[in-house]
Amino acid sequence: MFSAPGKAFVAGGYLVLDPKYKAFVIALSSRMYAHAHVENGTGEHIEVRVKSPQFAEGEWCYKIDLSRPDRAEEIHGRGNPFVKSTIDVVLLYLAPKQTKRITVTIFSDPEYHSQKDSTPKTSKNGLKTLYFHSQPIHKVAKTGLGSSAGLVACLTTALLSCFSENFDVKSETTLNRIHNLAQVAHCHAQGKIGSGFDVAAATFGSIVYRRFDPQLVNRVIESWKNEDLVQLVDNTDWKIEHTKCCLPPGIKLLMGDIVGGSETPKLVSKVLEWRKKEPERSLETWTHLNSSNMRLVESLEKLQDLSKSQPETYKLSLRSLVEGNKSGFSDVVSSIQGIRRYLKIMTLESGAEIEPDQQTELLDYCMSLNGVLGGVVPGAGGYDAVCLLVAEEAIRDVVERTKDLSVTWLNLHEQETGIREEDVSSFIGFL
Ligand SMILES: Nc1ncnc2c1ncn2[C@@H]1O[C@H](COP(=O)(O)OP(=O)(O)O)[C@@H](O)[C@H]1O
Ligand SMILES: C[C@@](O)(CCOP(=O)(O)OP(=O)(O)O)CC(=O)O
Repeated sequence: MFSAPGKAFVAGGYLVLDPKYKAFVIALSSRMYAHAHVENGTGEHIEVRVKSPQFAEGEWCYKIDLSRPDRAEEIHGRGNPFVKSTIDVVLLYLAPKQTKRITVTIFSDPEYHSQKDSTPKTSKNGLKTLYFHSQPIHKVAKTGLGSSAGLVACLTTALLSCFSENFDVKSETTLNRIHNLAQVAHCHAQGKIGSGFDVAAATFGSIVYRRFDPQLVNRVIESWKNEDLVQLVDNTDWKIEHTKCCLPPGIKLLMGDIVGGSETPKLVSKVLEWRKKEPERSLETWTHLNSSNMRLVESLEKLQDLSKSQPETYKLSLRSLVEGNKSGFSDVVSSIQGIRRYLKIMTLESGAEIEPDQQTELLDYCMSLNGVLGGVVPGAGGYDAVCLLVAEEAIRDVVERTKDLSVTWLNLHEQETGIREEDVSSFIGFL
C-alpha cells in the first residue's frame, strides 16, 4: 500500500504559473492511500478495477486490450476522469505484454472532504478512522487539500508497483518517474496544464517548487505515443525544482476551512487579464510579492539552522513567542506581512477576490494573537481557506480564541514526506 500527502499552498500562488518564480508548498498529514492486489489474467485483456469504497458508486472497472493498452474502457459506463487518465497514461508508458487482473482500493483521510452526510468507521486495530459518504465522489464538497493530485500520485505508484519486481518508492529514479507520469495523467484528466504544484507536493512532500514547461506535456498528450512518453518520463530534463523545505521545530501549520468557496479558474483568468492589461504595475507587484515569498522560505531555513546550532537560544525565542514577543521570528512575521500586502494589491487592482475583506479581518485578528507568526490565504485564495503558522504551544489558545468565528480548524499538521509505503494493518476492516 502506498500513500501521498495533501497540500497547503503557503506562498507563490499565481506566480508559480510562470517558471520564472518559485512557490512554497507544505505537505500535510492527511493522506490518500492506494492498495494494489494483482493476479495473473486470462485472454487478451488487462483488467483494472479501482474501488473507492468511501463514496457511493465508488467502483470503476476498466478492460484494456493488450494491443491498445492506452485506451481503457469502463465496463459499467461510469466515469472518473482522473482514474481513467492515470490508467491510460501508465499503460501507454509500460506497454505491457501479459494479461493481469489488478484491483486498487483507494482511501482518503477525513480532512479532504466535507463530512456532511457521512458516517465514520474505525479500523479493526482502532488506529484509523475514515468517513463513508452517501454521495458519489463528484458530488461531495472538497476542502482544497488536492484530492485529484493525491489520487493520481498514489494510483500511479500502485499501478507501477504491479509491473515491477523490486519497486522502491525511496529510489530517486522511481520517484521522478512517478512524478512525471502523474503530471501527464493529471494534465490530461483536467484538459489543461496547471503549474503542477499539487502533483509535485503529493509526490515529493514539502517543497520549494518551480514548474515545468507546459509544452513538454502538451506535445506528448498530442502525439500519444509510447516512445514519446517514455522519452519524456525517463530521458528528458523537465527543469523543475523541488527542493525540500519544511517548518522549523515547534512551529506548526494550522489550516482553517472557511464556509464558502471560490473557483480557482475564474480567479486565475482575472489575474492573468490584469497582468496583460497592466504589464508594468503587475510586474512590479509580482516582483515584490516574489521577494516576500522567497524571504519567507529563507527565514524558515535560517530558523531551522538556528534550532540546530543554538538550540537553547531557539527554545527561548519559542517561549517568548508563546508569550507574545515575536522578535526572534521577525523575518517570518515581516515576510508574511509583505505577502499579504501584495496579495491585497492584486485583489484590489485585478478584481479577483484573492484576499477578500472577510479574510483580511480574520487574518488580522489571528495575527494579533500570541504565538501566531502570521497567516495567509493559501493557493489561489478566495473564500476557501486560511492557513496560519503558529507556535505549537499556542495552538489550543488560538483555537479557543477563534471558536466563534467562521473558520473550522482542520485536524492536520505538516508531514514533510511525499509518497511512501504504508503498513496495511491500520486498514484491516476496510480492505
Ligand atoms: N477518493 C477518491 N476516489 C476516487 N476519485 C477521487 C477521489 N478523490 C478525488 N477523486 C477524483 O478527483 C476529482 C476531484 O478533482 P478536482 O475537482 O481537481 O479536486 P481537487 O481540487 O481536490 O483536486 C473527483 O471528482 C474524482 O474524479
Ligand atoms: C492559482 C494557482 O497558482 C494555484 C491554485 O492553488 P489552489 O490550492 O487554490 O488550487 P485548487 O486546489 O486547484 O483550487 C494555479 C496553479 O498553480 O495551477
